[in-house]
Amino acid sequence: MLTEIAILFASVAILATLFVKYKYGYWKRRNVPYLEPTFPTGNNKRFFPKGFAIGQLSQYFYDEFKARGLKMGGVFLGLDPNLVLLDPEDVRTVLIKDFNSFVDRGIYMTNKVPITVHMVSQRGPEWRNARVKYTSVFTSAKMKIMYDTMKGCIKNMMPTLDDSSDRNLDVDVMDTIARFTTDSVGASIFGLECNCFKDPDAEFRKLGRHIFEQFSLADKMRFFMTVYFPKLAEEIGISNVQPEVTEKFSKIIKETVEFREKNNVSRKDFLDMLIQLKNSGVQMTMDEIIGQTYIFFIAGFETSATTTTMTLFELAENQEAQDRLREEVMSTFEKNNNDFPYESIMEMKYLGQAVDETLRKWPPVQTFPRTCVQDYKFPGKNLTIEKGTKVIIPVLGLHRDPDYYPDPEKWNPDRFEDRNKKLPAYYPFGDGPRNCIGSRFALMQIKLALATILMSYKVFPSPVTKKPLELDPDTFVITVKPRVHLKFKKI
Ligand code: HEM
Repeated sequence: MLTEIAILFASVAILATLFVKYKYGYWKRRNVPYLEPTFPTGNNKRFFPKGFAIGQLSQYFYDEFKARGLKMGGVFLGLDPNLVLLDPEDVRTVLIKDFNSFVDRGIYMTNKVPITVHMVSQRGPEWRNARVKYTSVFTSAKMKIMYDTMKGCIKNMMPTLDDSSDRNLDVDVMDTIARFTTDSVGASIFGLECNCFKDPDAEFRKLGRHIFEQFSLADKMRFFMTVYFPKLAEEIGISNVQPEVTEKFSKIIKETVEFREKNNVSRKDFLDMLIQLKNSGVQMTMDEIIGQTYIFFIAGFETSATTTTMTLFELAENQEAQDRLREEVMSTFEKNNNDFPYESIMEMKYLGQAVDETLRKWPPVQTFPRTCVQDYKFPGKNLTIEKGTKVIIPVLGLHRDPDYYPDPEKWNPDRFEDRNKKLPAYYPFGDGPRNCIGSRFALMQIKLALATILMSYKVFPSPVTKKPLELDPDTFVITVKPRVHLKFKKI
């Protein structure tokens, strides 16, 4: 009996080894240069990272293949083959020209847990339907409606900065700006007063921090399952959103929608537009509203807060650029009768250049994927990848490649002087039909924050910030560790 059990175990072990060997032979069989994987994580050496650390990982892939003079290379995440693209021409082919073969991202979702189903994770026809439906709430006209709400929120930030200036304190910039963007997203999207300045532990701020910073061991295990065994996780209905976050967020949205419908309340916000769409006969369930508003919340505050923080950091390091930008901001303010109407914020040229350059050097989304939805042959190459294979766009690697951006570590807004010139490798908001739907909202929020701050304060480096800045490997949205601190001096 013991011999039989031993034989059974040995056979299973041999079969499993052969299976893994076969899986890890994917790129070799296609003659694609690749990085040697190890079971079970493939080329990802980190087992239980907070945010999968995919940004830094993709930078490592980029550097490895670039050093070998390659334009693409194969890697494995878990057992799955991923193709890393280094050539902007190939990136264009995947994102735009042959988009129909790469409609999906391949990001985890399961219909068993509605909060995981949203525009970022949806696939094929479901994604197309959602994109068409929600495009109408992201137009410039709709942004203008939300702009006034946003302006109200930025005022709440000023007493905190005044106080830091008066007491010569070092400001934790990311925390301060994230409180503004949480207020702004909370008010513009859900019509909720989050009050993050009056109460630093306001419910929405706590929720925001929880999403990006707090993971129990059970959360990490679930996350691991959804990344490395997504099919099994989908089948069982495992969520990659922390249960407390799911519960709190769903409750807030459900109660707000029900209250508005019952009391016929109409507000100038995003949720109102969704309710109007629903009432005009567009099919929309409560689960759908929860999933989509959840992604707008998490995509909306952290990315904008990082971009604003890193622009302020660079301006503190580059006082000449700061003075130049302040001149533009002040003259725009005066020209508009001491106000910043929506158009004036969006049209300031040097402000646009400064934000574009920050998005190059510090792209909040350091990498994003596409999944091939049908077998695909790369034009002009002897390479066919199968349905289900993932393609990685290594944004950070491309944005910091000296071949495209000489002296890439230097923050230089003059790179974007010619506003009509399309840069060869620039993807802060992705590209093609599946690019970022919220880019207008984000730019409005970031530029309003910067213009308002620069009107009232000079920003200086603080000795608390350790230089050179180091990227935090444990976050999904680009973050530096330790966090950026600056000094704000009232003008
Ligand atoms: C600086 C701020 C932001 C950055 C850098 C950013 C970046 C990105 C990137 C790189 C993608 C993937 C694009 C692709 O795959 O081609 C994306 C997708 C997306 N973003 Fe943003 N984003 C920002 C702000 C926002 C905001 C404010 C919202 C909503 C309020 C938002 C909602 C979304 C959604 C829903 C998608 C998925 C679109 C689709 O699949 O159709 N983002 N974003």
